[in-house]
Amino acid sequence: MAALPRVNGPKLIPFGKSAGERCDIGFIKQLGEGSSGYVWKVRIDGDVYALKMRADVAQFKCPGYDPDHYEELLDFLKQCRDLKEACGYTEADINEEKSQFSRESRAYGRLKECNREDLSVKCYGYIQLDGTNEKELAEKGVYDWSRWDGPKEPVMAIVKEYIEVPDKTQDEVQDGVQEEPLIHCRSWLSENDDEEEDEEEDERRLKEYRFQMHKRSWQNKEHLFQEKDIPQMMEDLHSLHKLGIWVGDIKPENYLHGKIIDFSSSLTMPAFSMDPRIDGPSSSTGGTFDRAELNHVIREYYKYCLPEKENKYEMVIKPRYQTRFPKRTPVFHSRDRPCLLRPLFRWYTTASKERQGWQEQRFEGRGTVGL
Ligand SMILES: Nc1ncnc2c1ncn2[C@@H]1O[C@H](COP(=O)(O)OP(=O)(O)OP(=O)(O)O)[C@@H](O)[C@H]1O
Repeated sequence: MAALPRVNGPKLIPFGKSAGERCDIGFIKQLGEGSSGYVWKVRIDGDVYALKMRADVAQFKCPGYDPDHYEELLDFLKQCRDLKEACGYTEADINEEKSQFSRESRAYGRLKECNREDLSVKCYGYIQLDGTNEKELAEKGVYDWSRWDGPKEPVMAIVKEYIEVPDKTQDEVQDGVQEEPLIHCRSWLSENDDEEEDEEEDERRLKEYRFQMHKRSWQNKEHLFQEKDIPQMMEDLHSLHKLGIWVGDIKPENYLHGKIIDFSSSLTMPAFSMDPRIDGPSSSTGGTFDRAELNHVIREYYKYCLPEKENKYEMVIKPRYQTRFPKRTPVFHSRDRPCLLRPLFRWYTTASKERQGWQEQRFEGRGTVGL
């Protein structure tokens, strides 16, 4: 079996001594369930691992990007052979970026080729599940792989080092506070309702409720990271950026013992949608985005876990998100080809606006992030 993905750039090797041979996987228990995949504690050849599995379905989850715009751009690029040639991307390169499996594979591949596997939870390679594995999982209640209509995409699995996680926290870690049903909030409010219609009071109680919920959720996150891990987390993120890996989804649940466990929203250079010549989110913007997210995670940590302590790790985030128009001239910018520019610029400006809206929404009510 070949290293994947089969495009330019870093790749992940198949798992196992005799790579490609069928592995006997013993599924022990489910550790997590994400947007379109599952993480299980498994035993392979006597050793325990965490196995992250998902059908290799093309998806595009770049922060702030509307897939419709992306598809529009993609269609446009398909028609512009010279533009693709100028930027050096093939259609396969571009399509590969839509697969979360490929995104993870590329990030781990880069860490391995640069000998920096210390920057995340260790990854041992990939496995393609077969019918028997899928059948066994189905018997255990795992059968929804969010496959789209059309060809049956294979289930790809990434073998990672297993990190012990306290059992009781699993659900709470997965759900997070955001998913707390509104109904809880309503019943909490009505329990405390003295029947007087006082909007300000309701507002205050709602705020208090949210604070308590966040606090409760953070109390179950000790195994994700602790205060002593923060400087290393910041340094690791910086090193990842230097290696051309933009994580794209920094949140407490994507850390275990202070190490990143999830690269499925990442982009690893060379990446079409991070290429400044295409004028998607440039590499500096990707870095800004990650840093803003980590900043926010650290802030919340101090707010809810160590309210008596001062947060010494505030990063300065430069306001790159507000750059409305590319300062660099794209390589395909040519007065002779105005027809090429129009749809691209339309895409860029709309995406830019959406990015900003998304940004505001994401950080709403969470203090000034400096964006
Ligand atoms: N190496 C590991 N060791 C132990 N538990 C893990 C490991 N990796 C993941 N988990 C558990 O599985 C959960 C989900 O993992 P992960 O974030 O990688 O997948 P996901 O939520 O499906 O992510 P996405 O859909 O964004 O790819 C984690 O929150 C964690 O509790």
